[in-house]
Order: sequence, then structure tokens, then C-alpha cells
Amino acid sequence: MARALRVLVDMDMVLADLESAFLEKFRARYPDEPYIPLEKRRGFLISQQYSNLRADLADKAESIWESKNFFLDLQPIPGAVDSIKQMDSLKNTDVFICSSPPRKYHNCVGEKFAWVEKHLGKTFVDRIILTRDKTVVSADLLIDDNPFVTGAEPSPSWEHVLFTACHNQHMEPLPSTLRLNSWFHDWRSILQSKRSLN
Ligand SMILES: Cc1cn([C@H]2C[C@H](O)[C@@H](COP(=O)(O)O)O2)c(=O)[nH]c1=O
Ligand SMILES: [Mg+2]
Repeated sequence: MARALRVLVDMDMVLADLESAFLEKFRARYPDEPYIPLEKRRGFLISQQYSNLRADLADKAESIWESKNFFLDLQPIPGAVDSIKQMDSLKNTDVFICSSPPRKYHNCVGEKFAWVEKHLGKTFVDRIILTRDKTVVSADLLIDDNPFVTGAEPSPSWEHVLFTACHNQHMEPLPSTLRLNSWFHDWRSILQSKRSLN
């Protein structure tokens, strides 16, 4: 029997909408500060773009996702919950959730586990991989909104599927990079094409 296809699914901006929650909370906490609307977001790091706007805004941006309940209260990305459950029910398919907590992880780590239990159920809690380095995790596919997933392993075993988010939607990835524009697009074909290569 063919070995199962192992798929890593990122959390922030693939399963959970970090960007909308960030903007709403940033504007509520710092109403007199400039902000970047979602359609003007460029680059993976919010903190980097805010720091380009004004150096001291990076700390203010980080204070938002370091706050208690920020990660727990994130809304699911449209279609994500149904899609990951459907993916998990496919034959010969092992789905894991692979997410990187920020350096100040104290609230984030527990809340990511709680978010998964709340939205996906206990079965998926057993499938959580939290790591600062996704390149050392072995899999066939990584579905992730970060265009540059780098780390200690220069040739990760997985193929990156770039999930479209506000910060990367204007990017022209290499023609060879797989792209998934939303959970309402055809993620099944991406899995199928990888499966036939295995
Ligand atoms: C935008 C942004 C994010 N982070 C942190 C916050 C999240 O926990 C992770 C993203 O994790 P993913 O697994 O790659 O989705 O990174 C940050 O530290 N700085 C930022 O600007
Ligand atoms: Mg992400």
C-alpha cells in the first residue's frame, strides 16, 4: 500500500486570521497612531512594516499579539475548518498543524492548543507541532502563507504551497511554487498531484 501523504498546515493566516484581529486591536489600543490597512500590507512581518512606518511602532505592534487571549480569540480563515477536516478524512493522508510561536511565547503556546481544540476538536490537538523551525519537520507538503520558510535545513523534505494572504497577494512567486489562493480553491488537486509523484 502507498505510504500516507503527510501534509503540514500552518496556523496564522492559513487556519486563523491573525491579520484582521491584529489591525482591529491595534487601532483600538492605539487610536492616535498611524496604521496599515490590510490592502496595503506587504511582507510577512507586520512588525517590520510598522517599524518602517516609524521605528517605535514595532514594539506597539508586538504588544498586540503578546496580549492575553489574542491567539485564542482569532477567527478561523473562511473555509479552513471544513477543509482541514475533509483533508483529514481522505484515505492515505496524515494532516498535522505546524505553527511557529513568536519569541515571547508565554500566552501564545497554550492558546494555540486551546484554539485547535475549540475549532477543530481534540483529535487535532494530537496533531499540533509548534516549532520555530519548520524546515526540520519531515512531510510531503507545507501549506503556509510565509513566502520564505527558512531554517537549519537548506532542503526541507516538504514542498511549499504558498497560501495567499493580504501580505503576499501581490507577490509573484517562482513559477514552480505551488499556490493556494483560499480554502475554496482546489487544494485536493494539489494533494493529488503530490501523491502521484510519491
Ligand atoms: C506577522 C508576525 C507574526 N509574528 C509571529 C506571530 C505568529 O505566532 C508567528 C507566525 O507564525 P506562522 O507559523 O509562520 O504562521 O509569528 C511575529 O513574530 N512577527 C510578525 O510581524
Ligand atoms: Mg502563517
